[in-house]
Amino acid sequence: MPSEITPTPPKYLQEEETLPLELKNIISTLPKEKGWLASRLYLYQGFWYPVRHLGGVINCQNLFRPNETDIFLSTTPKSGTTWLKALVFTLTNRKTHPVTKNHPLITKNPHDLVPFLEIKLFVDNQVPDLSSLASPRLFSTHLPFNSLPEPVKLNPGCKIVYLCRNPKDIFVSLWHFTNSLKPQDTKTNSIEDVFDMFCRGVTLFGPVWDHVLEYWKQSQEKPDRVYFLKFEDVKEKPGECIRGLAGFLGCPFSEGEEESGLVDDILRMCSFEHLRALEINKNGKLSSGEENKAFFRRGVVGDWKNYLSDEMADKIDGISKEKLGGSGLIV
Ligand SMILES: Nc1ncnc2c1ncn2[C@@H]1O[C@H](COP(=O)(O)OS(=O)(=O)O)[C@@H](OP(=O)(O)O)[C@H]1O
Repeated sequence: MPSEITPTPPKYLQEEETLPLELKNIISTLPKEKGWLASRLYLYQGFWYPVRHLGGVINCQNLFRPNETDIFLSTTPKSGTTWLKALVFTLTNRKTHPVTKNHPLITKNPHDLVPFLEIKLFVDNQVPDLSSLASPRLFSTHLPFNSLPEPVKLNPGCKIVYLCRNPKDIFVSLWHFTNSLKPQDTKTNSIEDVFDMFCRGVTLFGPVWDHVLEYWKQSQEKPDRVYFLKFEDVKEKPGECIRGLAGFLGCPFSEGEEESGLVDDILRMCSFEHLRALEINKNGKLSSGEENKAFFRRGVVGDWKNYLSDEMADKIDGISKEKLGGSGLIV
């Protein structure tokens, strides 16, 4: 008889059994709730994390040391992180990697070009060797501003780009994403199963509103350090946004670059349609086990209209008004 082999679950589903004792002790003191994908979410410093990510958060808070020229791409999940990574990688590396058919994005998913601090580099108790990274180093993070490693917050040279998105689209995107990562033999979440959790803030790196607000305030107080973008604006006026971003990052487009049409070339290279159609994004996987195609679903503004009832939409809009009212930020 053939022996039954239990497949190893992808890394994003590996949980408590493999945890170091110190982390087990920490989570034993934290409030917890049922998770969307991982079995539980834990509340740490005001935000919710699956346990494996929480280990990475604490590890990078303890060990990461920034360089003066580091650039951090910050987002709450499903705000357009993959797009932002593609854009900033292409912008800042355009001298070494001109926008041609040999560009790294043709053979690598954006998540493999700009690593997450807490989900990739410092996850699983790792201490990554960052010595060979080219300058400026690019990192991404879903960490809220107040939970960034202290040296990052204190280093006046480090630049942060934040991308936010309408919470209704974030919710719909996250609902699809987490369901797409569920093993085939497990039940998917209905939209009702997770709607209330999202509204209460019990979601990956949520509450979304608190996340956005922390970075919004920083961008108002320190505009030379924190650049705040909206997914919807990048869709509507991509040229203006990417020129602003290039200026903020200290690599504005030269006259020659403008004349050669480089802005449009970069936008085309990083467009949803182009990236989604690449072989690497159709059939590749991240080292943590997620299929690359899970990061490219529809890539539009307002897809929530196809999924949310009027009542659900009003509820999320009400929370946005209540939480962001008076801040000057409209999402
Ligand atoms: N290039 C480009 N342009 C526009 N939109 C894009 C692009 N790449 C990814 N997407 C859409 O972004 C959503 C995924 O969000 P994230 O990249 O933040 O996901 S993650 O946090 O990294 O898991 C997800 O949104 P939805 O389509 O609404 O689900 C992706 O389709």
